[in-house]
Amino acid sequence: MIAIEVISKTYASARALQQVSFEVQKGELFGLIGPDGAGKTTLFKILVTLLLPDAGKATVAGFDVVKDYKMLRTITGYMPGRFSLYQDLTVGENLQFFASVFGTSIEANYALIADIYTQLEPFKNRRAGNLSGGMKQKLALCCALIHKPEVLFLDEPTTGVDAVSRKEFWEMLGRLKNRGLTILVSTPYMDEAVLCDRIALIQNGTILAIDTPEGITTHFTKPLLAIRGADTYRLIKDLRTAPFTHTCYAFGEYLHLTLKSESVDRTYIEAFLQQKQHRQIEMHPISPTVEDTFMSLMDRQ
Ligand SMILES: Nc1ncnc2c1ncn2[C@@H]1O[C@H](COP(=O)(O)OP(=O)(O)OP(=O)(O)O)[C@@H](O)[C@H]1O
Repeated sequence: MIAIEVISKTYASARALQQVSFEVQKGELFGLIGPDGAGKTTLFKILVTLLLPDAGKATVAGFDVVKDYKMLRTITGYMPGRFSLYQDLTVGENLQFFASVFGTSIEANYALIADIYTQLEPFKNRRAGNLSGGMKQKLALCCALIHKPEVLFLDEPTTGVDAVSRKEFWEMLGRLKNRGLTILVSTPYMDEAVLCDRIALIQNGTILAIDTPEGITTHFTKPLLAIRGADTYRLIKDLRTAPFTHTCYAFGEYLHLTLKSESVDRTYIEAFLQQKQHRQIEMHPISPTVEDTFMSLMDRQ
């Protein structure tokens, strides 16, 4: 449904995308996962015909993003990261406006948004600017859906939204996928990756890996330990300079430690930490998460 072939884009001084290629199948919920500045927005803008690539080619539903831009705009829905709503218009007026731009009406496509819009209905006459972050996000999604697109592009829809609204939003995406929509969604939150059918990890305009969320962790090949102790700050400092350490990052209440070699055993690490007078050390082997995999692939670049 979406085919991206060796797309590159450079702004005046920044190389935003470097030979990016991947495909999204019809009906797939595909996640583009990467930190700020990775190139996600640039790729979305190219795919929704708002920006021209310097090189490469992309099609959506068989339509070329450069040559067929007019046709393409009628079959795609786009929720940009910021500023997609008119803050001075009410909830109802925003929706009415987006419907009229596409020559349709709220009533004609109500079935598609009903599930989301019922939550907004009590605030129908409130200005968009006065809605909470979660409600703004739901309204923006309704506006992107009102012309019944085949493909939905959602650029960081959950950034800055509370945890409950994030969860609700992903449940809504699941229901839209079940209706047959193809969805490309970007996020900097690694925990959202597991909710996608497949993901692409992106960093500095380059795709690091593409796979299912479970499959992507097989790209992580080093032994991995979770460690915590009484003094986290000193622990991370000592572990980062230890002779056996490959990498050491903070993950919630634990540190994730990768070792240079499989032959380093836990008693050796414990002895090292005891000698540095660390107390209450707790250590166990763990399976890598998407975030661990991202860090290790970034490291290899
Ligand atoms: N209009 C622009 N002019 C110059 N550089 C730009 C422009 N837009 C983006 N960039 C640069 O291109 C790179 C990719 O930016 P992009 O916005 O696509 O990343 P992103 O993954 O969406 O991150 P963010 O969440 O911060 O928007 C960054 O280095 C950014 O500073």
